[in-house]
Amino acid sequence: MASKEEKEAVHHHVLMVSFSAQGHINPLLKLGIRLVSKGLHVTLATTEVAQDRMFKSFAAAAATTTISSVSDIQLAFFSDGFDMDYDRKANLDHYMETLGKVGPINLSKLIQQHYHDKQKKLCCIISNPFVPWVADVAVEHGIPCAMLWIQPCSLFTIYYRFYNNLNQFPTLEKPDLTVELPGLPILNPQDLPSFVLPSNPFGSLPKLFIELFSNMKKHNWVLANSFLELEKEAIDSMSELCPIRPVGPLVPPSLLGQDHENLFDVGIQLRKPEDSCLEWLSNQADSSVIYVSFGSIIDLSAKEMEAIATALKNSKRPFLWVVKKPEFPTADKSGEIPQGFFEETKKQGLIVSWCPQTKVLAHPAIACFITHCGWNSMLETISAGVPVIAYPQWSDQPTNAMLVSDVFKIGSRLGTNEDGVVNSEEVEKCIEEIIHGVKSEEYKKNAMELKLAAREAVAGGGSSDRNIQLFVEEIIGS
Ligand SMILES: O=c1ccn([C@@H]2O[C@H](COP(=O)(O)OP(=O)(O)O[C@H]3O[C@H](CO)[C@@H](O)[C@H](O)[C@H]3O)[C@@H](O)[C@H]2O)c(=O)[nH]1
Repeated sequence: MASKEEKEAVHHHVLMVSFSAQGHINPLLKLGIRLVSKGLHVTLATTEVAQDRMFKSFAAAAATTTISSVSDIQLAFFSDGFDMDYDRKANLDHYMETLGKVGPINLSKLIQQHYHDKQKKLCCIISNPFVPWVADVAVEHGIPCAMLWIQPCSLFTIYYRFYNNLNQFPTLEKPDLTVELPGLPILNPQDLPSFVLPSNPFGSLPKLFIELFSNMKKHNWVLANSFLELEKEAIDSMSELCPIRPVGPLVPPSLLGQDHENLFDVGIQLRKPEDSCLEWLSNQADSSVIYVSFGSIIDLSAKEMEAIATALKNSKRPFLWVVKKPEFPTADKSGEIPQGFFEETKKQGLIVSWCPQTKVLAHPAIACFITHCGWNSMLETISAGVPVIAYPQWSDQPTNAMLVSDVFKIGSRLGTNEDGVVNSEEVEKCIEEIIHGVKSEEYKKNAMELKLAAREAVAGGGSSDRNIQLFVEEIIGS
């Protein structure tokens, strides 16, 4: 039965604003559904390119969900200033710069259009870290602003200290400097997010974070997609500097054993999943399949694809490998399956262009997950209790891989050459180790313990549920 506070919250509206990437929209939607369950009205706004991709994947999937809402969450879209066929990934710097100029104007118009009458007053805008200008729009409209940090809290502590010059980090003169921060193990340069390294080639994203961390005071709340029991020391280390409240893991309720609690799954697919892989998994033995996926953004180089392919073939174990169809094909064959591999292994494994990942990870046939360590994938594998082989590429992923092997202890990290590239022998060795090696049982035991801890965090009265309840009470009262 709804509590007094929940009934009073019925007419409170929250607007969530996301960058148009799969790994960004997903956690906001999951938070949205938890806010709806506490009586709030929620709208998610993102850019029109996401709407275009959704239309394509909905049309193909003949989904029953309408495009103007997903379950009880309303959707709204604004222009990022570019045509649909503009290659945003290849022109990231120009794209992010333009979005930073056009986004605030168009979001502001959207707020005026949707929330002009007093009945529909916004009590909070929730942004994510990749749209830092949302806080300015919130201030301009006099609306309290929260941010949902969508990476580990450990990353928040690293960036906060880096962008506020609170600690020493590697420089061109001292590239091998190790970093000691409260709440974290000693970090070698290869454990740090690529954005803080002197070698970082991605201009626009660090610029975005500079803006974000200088704008931090404009956020009345910092929520995080994590849970206290997973990152307690890192979270506690921020309590004096900039408190961060974990409200996750923001993954499908079914993955957390919560489908009986009126918390339905809500998701937007920007690519069409091949659900038939679940049937294929059901024909495989329990804990036998190696699941391989590198998220929605990265394409591995031809050399890396070759190494993974050779190792999978030589392992002689069943595998499920997600190989995305490139949006804009490249001449260097990155992200492509090596020639002949599909034919050679069609009795051993399955290659799909996109899968229902959370259902795959929850399937009893899955033995381990070879992943780039995107934070959504990490939380999904933790919630499913599946051990990990980490092959991080950039951004937060190197730190997430360190968390996997050194803090959570649920798997290992692939060794690479100086250029960060793995070879097939290493992949093969790690597959054998995670399935049969000396540490295999320890990884499985730790993964199961974290799975249970994740369930407890989101259950009624658990650490994340309490933080959401407190947040709801505060925004209603603000
Ligand atoms: O076949 C697939 C593959 C992936 N997914 C889903 O796609 C999302 C992928 O998210 P994530 O694992 O976080 O990877 P990226 O898409 O690469 O995420 C970007 O955003 C994350 C959050 O900021 C960062 O942690 C990553 O480094 C960054 O690359 C997850 O929810 C997966 O379940 C599917 O549904 N089907």
